[in-house]
Amino acid sequence: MSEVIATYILTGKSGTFEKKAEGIALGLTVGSWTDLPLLEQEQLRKYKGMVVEVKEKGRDTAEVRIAYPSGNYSNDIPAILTTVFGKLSLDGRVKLIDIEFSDDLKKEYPGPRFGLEGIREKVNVFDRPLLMSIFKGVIGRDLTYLQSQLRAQALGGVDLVKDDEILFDNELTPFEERIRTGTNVLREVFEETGKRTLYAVNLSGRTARLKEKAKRARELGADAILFNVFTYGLDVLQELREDEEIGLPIMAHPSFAGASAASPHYGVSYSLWLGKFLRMAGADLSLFPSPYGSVALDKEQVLKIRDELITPDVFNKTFPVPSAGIHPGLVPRLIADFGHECVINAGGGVHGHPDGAEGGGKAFLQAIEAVLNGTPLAEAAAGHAELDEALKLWGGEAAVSGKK
Ligand SMILES: CSCCC(=O)C(=O)COP(=O)(O)O
Ligand SMILES: [Mg+2]
Repeated sequence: MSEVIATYILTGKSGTFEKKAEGIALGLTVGSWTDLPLLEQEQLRKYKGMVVEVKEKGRDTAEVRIAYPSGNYSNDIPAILTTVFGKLSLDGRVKLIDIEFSDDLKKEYPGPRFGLEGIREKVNVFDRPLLMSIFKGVIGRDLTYLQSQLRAQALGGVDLVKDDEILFDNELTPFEERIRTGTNVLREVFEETGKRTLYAVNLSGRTARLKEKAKRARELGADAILFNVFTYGLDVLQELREDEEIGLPIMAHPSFAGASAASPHYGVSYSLWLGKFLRMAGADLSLFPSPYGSVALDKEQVLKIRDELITPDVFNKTFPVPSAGIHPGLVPRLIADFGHECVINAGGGVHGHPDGAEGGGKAFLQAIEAVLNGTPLAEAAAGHAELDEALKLWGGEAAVSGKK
């Protein structure tokens, strides 16, 4: 069958969910809130939504699955979201937690151009989680400052550096100049150390100009783009991914996703937003709060996001990037949850190091090495001054995951 199956969590009285589910299946397809006497049998058979399952969970909740035939919508994310959760999202306590696509529909989505493996090739690192840092405190500073901050991060050995998502086009550090400056600094560091670091520039501004700006970024030698997907929309991400003249890795930032995903009763699940849809629409990397840092998500939700990003599928894998409030002392927990398949991402945890961003990057790499060798961080710190200082400042814990 060519269809999508949407899974919802409904809240209400036990015993009422079947009727409610039928109402949704009819109301979001061929019906309305009242009987339509002129509905034809043929119309009902071909286009009506079908209740697949109603599973009561506890006293006042049910998980409901409804199939929507593909003849009802064009195969794009806006049409599918409008069908399965358009009007319904405004209608009381109901949360959309998943959408399953039949294979014929799924294959029309691009998935990541480079994916986890392609990003590894670009930085030439295959045997450990990658490390990313974030420009911090650059609003109100000029290109010289940006340049020195980037150099320090690269000398610290990080694999990727990204703009903060709140750094937009501005007079002091304009988009094109950031790319030119970043490319030069990273080439210099590569020539000095042999270490290749990539820089993801924040692609921002009005939607109509994004493609032109992204193409210009490529012409100027940009390594990757950072994109605030949820303030623009998933279809805009897909447009950027599918444009062959852009052809750059895309790093999806989760800003604004909480507005529609944080409630347990309303909106959309984090795993659908930051996992399944980002991967289908073509993000090479997906950032999301880890269960441990300053902005934390439930561990169960984080693991569902991870699974959507990396479980084998028709698409390339999207690199999971657990983020927010990350410091070297949290590396054992991140590796226990993600193994090698993540990018450890830190802003404050790199720049706040007593030896600056260079020391911060080194401390993280020392922590990663220790965990992969099965060495407790406290023990590793005895031989690594940067890690020692980081643990004294932010705390840490024993390596828990052992060798991978
Ligand atoms: C909410 S995940 C996004 C991570 C991010 O953009 C960020 O700025 C995190 O910075 P931090 O200093 O908390 O590492
Ligand atoms: Mg940020």
